[in-house]
Amino acid sequence: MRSMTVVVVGGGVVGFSTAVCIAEALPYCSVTLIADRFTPDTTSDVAAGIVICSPFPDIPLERQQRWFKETIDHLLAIAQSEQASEAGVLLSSGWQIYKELPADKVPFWSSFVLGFRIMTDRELKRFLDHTFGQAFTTVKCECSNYLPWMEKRFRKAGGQVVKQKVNNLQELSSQGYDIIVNCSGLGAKSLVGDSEVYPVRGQVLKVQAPWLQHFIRDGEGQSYIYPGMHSVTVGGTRQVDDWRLEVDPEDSQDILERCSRLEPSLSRARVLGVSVGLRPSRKNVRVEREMVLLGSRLVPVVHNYGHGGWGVTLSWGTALEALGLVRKCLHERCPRARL
Ligand SMILES: Cc1cc2nc3c(=O)[nH]c(=O)nc-3n(C[C@H](O)[C@H](O)[C@H](O)COP(=O)(O)OP(=O)(O)OC[C@H]3O[C@@H](n4cnc5c(N)ncnc54)[C@H](O)[C@@H]3O)c2cc1C
Ligand SMILES: O=C([O-])CC(=O)C(=O)O
Repeated sequence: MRSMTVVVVGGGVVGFSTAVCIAEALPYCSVTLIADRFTPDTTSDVAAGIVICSPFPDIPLERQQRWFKETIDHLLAIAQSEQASEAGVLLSSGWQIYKELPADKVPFWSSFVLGFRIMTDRELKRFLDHTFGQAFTTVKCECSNYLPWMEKRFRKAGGQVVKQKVNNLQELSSQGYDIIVNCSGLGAKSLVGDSEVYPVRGQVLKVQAPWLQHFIRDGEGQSYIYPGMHSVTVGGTRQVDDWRLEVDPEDSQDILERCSRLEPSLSRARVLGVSVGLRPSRKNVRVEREMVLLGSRLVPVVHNYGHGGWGVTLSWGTALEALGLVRKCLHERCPRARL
């Protein structure tokens, strides 16, 4: 039997996670990843990379819990291995704080992070005007390290990487791929004509403040301070339908003021850089399979995009689900093959 060919479109954290899952689990498939942008130029590179999220409204919570758990377990294992520094994956402890009681005092992922608890009054005293908070240890996955590390892992599993813009799915079908996996993030708007995907602009600064060891996340992620391997990420903004990729100096000033109110020592920190990314947002992330007529061929397309502000958090879990959908496509084509 000729080996089946799978093409994954997308070189961000979702594309590489999906491509690695497929290449490692299905060694008899030939897997190619195509993208027009790679690290350090993807949205994933801008992410703080903290594993935390809010739920999508119409997706069963158990499915979202599975995505969260599979991702954090995968990253915790890397954080505990000798690969941790090369992969850019580290533990991160801190506080999520609120001025008013949140609807979910105990978020749906609370049992998957480590040591989740409600903050004590003594801890809350650090933060003026805040009446409630949660303390826990999660993972920070820094994509500027993680993406090159994942690319190496993908190539080791036999995967091939191509830099190229894909204008439409027909192009891929004409090249003879058996299965198309769409991890194009915001690019899905034009690639598959999905009008439900929209950008939510985010701006963050990297500052030098090695004395900071705890993360602080305020007001459902309006403001945050995330210490990392080489710098501290401070943010943020959530500007809906805003396509500007250039840095806005007023946003930077506003971020620094907000974050310095939470952590006064930040006012002395040196700014190392500022970056902007467009979160690939959608009311509900799309992880599903459809059959698409491309020319005269009916081609299976597995979608995995629209993760919004939670692409790192859900990357491995949604990738494993996409792998399951690819397996189903293969099984339908060769029912007797052992997959
Ligand atoms: C400021 C900020 C902070 C964030 N912090 C966090 C965080 O702490 N935790 C978290 O979980 N998430 C965070 N996010 C969200 C996270 O960055 C995204 O959810 C994630 O990067 C989405 O990954 P992706 O692979 O789907 O998209 P991308 O990283 O955008 O990758 C899309 C890929 O598809 C390719 N592509 C698209 N269209 C085409 C085409 N037609 N042809 C060829 N290639 C194509 C692109 O070139 C690119 O390689 C943050 C985002 C921002 C902006
Ligand atoms: O909300 C956060 O803490 C970080 C994040 O995911 C984002 O800015 O999208």
